[in-house]
Amino acid sequence: MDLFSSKTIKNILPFDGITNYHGIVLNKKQCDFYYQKLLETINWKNDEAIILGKKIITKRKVAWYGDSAYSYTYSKVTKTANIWTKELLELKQIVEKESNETYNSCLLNLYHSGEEGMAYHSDGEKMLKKNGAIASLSLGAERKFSFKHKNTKQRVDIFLERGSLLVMKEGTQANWLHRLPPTKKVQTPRINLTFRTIIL
Ligand SMILES: O=C(O)CCC(=O)C(=O)O
Ligand SMILES: [Fe+2]
Repeated sequence: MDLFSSKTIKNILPFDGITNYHGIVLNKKQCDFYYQKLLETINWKNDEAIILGKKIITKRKVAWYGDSAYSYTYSKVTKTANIWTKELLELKQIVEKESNETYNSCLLNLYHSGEEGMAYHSDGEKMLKKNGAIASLSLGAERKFSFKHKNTKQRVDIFLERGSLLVMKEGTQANWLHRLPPTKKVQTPRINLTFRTIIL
């Protein structure tokens, strides 16, 4: 951000990492437009994973997009990425400008209600650029997002507002886990986009 901007970007982690909350970067009209477009045009699939040797299928839907139809392995299942849509390229451009970073791929998650979430993990797959920024853009329902330090177990909670951007940078994946806790308080869907740099 430039010197004359009134917007404050804050590192929400107390130590061992930088995760900047940029606040709301899309206005209500943009949020409504992109939320609806993504629901309709993204090649949503239920996620498959192998956990403790068992194949499970999540209720949450996912989709990978990027510069090329690369293969990737996530939770021990290999899939092929889709090529950027028009709207994803527009969102990528907004997020790149706001975060002052570049990205070549995006994982989208669709949570149908508060009952769907994501367990504690860090995004440290081999194919991801080491210490590369991961930019998380949220649409739809506001949800709580939690970090937990891998050693001290200290927790940091933040509410990800509709249209907000959270950028996880150096130290975050190495030292902290994050999750989207399930909640009975939210009945409406949420779409999250995490823009990443993978080594192609
Ligand atoms: O839905 C979110 O806010 C986070 C998703 C996430 O952590 C991931 O896709 O790796
Ligand atoms: Fe993650």
